[in-house]
Amino acid sequence: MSVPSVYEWAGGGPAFERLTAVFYGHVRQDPVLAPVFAGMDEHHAQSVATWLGEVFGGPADYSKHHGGHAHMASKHLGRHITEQQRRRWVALLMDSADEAGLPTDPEFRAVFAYYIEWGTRMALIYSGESPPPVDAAPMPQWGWGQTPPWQPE
Ligand code: HEM
Repeated sequence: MSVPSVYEWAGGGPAFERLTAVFYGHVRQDPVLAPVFAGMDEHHAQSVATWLGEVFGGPADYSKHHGGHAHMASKHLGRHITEQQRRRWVALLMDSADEAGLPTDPEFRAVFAYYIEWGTRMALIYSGESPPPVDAAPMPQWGWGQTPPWQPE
């Protein structure tokens, strides 16, 4: 039996769209993050859903239509994101995953959290002093790694 991609397991594009819609709803109300996203453009939630879908093995639409990794990284330049803001971003996204009905199995949530931890730390690096060149890294791709879908024999 072939193993579905993390994207398929999550529920495909609609699942990531639900996730970011819920998440940015919380962000707008959050005292730590609302000021960071005050100027967010109206397509932001959809763009981040498209990005996440591609990272987890869905269609390469962010690379094809939104400027790929270099564009994403450049959006964080000069923002000087703090550790407190990063942690709040992670916490609200994890709460939103529950609210949006993403799968709750340990394997999916481990892979999801792995990318989000890495990605938010990269966002901080790009937002800070002396970021790496935005076009020096490829589009990240996250598979199941150590924790593929598991069922007892
Ligand atoms: C895994 C972590 C993250 C991912 C996947 C991500 C993804 C993205 C993407 C794809 C964009 C560009 C959207 C577009 O194409 O227009 C973006 C922009 C942005 N990100 Fe992130 N980001 C992450 C972490 C963070 C964190 C931790 C913060 C701050 C606490 C942050 C703040 C912003 C801001 C302020 C923008 C610009 C929004 C706008 O002007 O429309 N990001 N992010």
